[in-house]
Amino acid sequence: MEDLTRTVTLMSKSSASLLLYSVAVASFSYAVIHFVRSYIGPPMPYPYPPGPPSPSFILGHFGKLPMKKPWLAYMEMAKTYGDVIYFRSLKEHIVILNSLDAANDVLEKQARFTSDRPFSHAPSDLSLIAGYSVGWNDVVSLMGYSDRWRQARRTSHQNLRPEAALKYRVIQVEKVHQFLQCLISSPSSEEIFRLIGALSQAIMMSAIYGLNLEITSESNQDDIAQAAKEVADFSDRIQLPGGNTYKSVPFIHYLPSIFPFLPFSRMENSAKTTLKALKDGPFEASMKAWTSGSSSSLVGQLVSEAKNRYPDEGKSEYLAEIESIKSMGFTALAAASDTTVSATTTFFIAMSLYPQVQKKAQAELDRVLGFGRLPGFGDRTSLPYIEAIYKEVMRWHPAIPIGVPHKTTEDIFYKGYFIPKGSGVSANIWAMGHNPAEHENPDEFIPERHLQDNGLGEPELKSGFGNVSNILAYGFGRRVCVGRYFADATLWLTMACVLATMNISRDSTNSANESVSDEDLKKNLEDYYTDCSLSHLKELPGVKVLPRLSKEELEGLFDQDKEI
Ligand code: HEM
Repeated sequence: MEDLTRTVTLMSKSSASLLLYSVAVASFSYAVIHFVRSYIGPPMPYPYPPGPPSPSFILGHFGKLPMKKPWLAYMEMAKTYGDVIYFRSLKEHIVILNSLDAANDVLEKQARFTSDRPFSHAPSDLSLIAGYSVGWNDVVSLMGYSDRWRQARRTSHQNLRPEAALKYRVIQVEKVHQFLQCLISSPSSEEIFRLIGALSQAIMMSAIYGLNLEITSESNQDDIAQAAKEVADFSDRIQLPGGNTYKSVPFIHYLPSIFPFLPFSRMENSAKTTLKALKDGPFEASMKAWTSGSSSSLVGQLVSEAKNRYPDEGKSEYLAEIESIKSMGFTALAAASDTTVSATTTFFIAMSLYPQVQKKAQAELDRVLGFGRLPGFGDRTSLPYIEAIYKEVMRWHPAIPIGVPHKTTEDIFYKGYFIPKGSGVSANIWAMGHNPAEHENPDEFIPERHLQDNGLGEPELKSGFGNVSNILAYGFGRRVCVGRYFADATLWLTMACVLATMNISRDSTNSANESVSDEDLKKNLEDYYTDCSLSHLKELPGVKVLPRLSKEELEGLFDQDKEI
């Protein structure tokens, strides 16, 4: 009897183990099948677009995608794979659009499904629960395609659209004139570089926050200006195709709280502090100045309108509106900072390398305005060559050559290829502007390419004055740059005023590091630009400015009525 009991006990023990074992095997097999299926995905109706073969089944192209000036590598790859290229990085699908046709088809015509951003919001939400959020979701340009983005975009659009942008012209004129005054003393190339940065910051701080920053060639020590630059630098790293894939690693967002000493954690923690400083600092300073009546500002005006609409300030609608005003303000500051600097420094280097272009522009200004008058916005439509220079700057070296990535919210198709829901889609703006089939000698700075004969032997623009919609550098679809009218006015005015008053040239023996001839600089110009998403010159090698008029004549110009 005892034996029988032992046998039954043994049997039930072994069947329990067997059961456990079977459950374990089944769970493991399920996990493996699920994992493999998540890589393979459901059966596809059409193939993915062509692309280089994946180096690894698990990783795909993770760690193998070009991260330095990738627009050049993707343009080269287009010769083999065509204008739409596909990659997989871990489980992230990545699509690069190398032609304008593809960008129009995917990002404009199918904008309903291609207006999200691939900046992993789910992990951010998880980290919110864990009490840790960097705050990237407060940046309008990085927000997902959500109601929150719609509200922030509406606030930005209402205050930066063409009619609204007119009110900033007074500030743009005032600051550009201050910038010219700083150029009178023929600053060094390093000083010119810093003055350009200061001009961009001063215009935005005044326009959005009503705060006055001095334009000076000293390194900018202002906390807010520094924070704006740091935010632009941080987001720079995650905006390249595949640059954000690491965020899809499960639980990576917990790392900063658990292991604060890791380099990744330090970067995230630093970004968190900087974003908070940038979001709250200028807002609070602006509100203080507004309340004391010492300055008028867009932010102050919007907050007081919100207060009138929602007298009960604790209401969630009121709080949501204040948040979207804050997001608009600090995103504009960060988004404008390096982009405007990139375009303005590109203009300076172009004028120093192409003196014949500069002469032609000055001849147009002198003919239309008369020598010694400063151009104002009212003169814009009489100056086609200046407009062509502005357009050529934006084509020759777009500030964000590989655009800001979009993300698909549904499966979409392009010319028989399948682009699955959740894909990151980047527009190679560089490749579009440097396609030799459309732009002869694309690496040369030739404003004439934007002009045609009007039938009377005079030049006219192919695409109208101030027409930002065909400037590819501002991006595509529903996420197109919301500050483009503002940027357009600042850039045009800066270029026109500098050309009217200064001669830009190069001292090839006097560059910061070594002497470099104009020819060598032209050949290797790309080496002087930063590699990341937001690409700008690192210096203005040997660039100098000399006033075209005497100091007294120039001083007299600034006393003229400031035509807006
Ligand atoms: C040279 C000047 C500038 C260039 C080249 C530029 C370029 C761009 C590009 C390429 C995008 C992404 C578009 C896309 O996703 O397809 C963008 C987005 C954005 N830009 Fe600009 N930008 C410039 C100046 C400005 C200025 C001055 C402001 C603010 C006043 C601004 C505010 C924004 C904002 C808020 C977004 C995000 C839009 C969204 O995601 O809905 N930008 N810009």
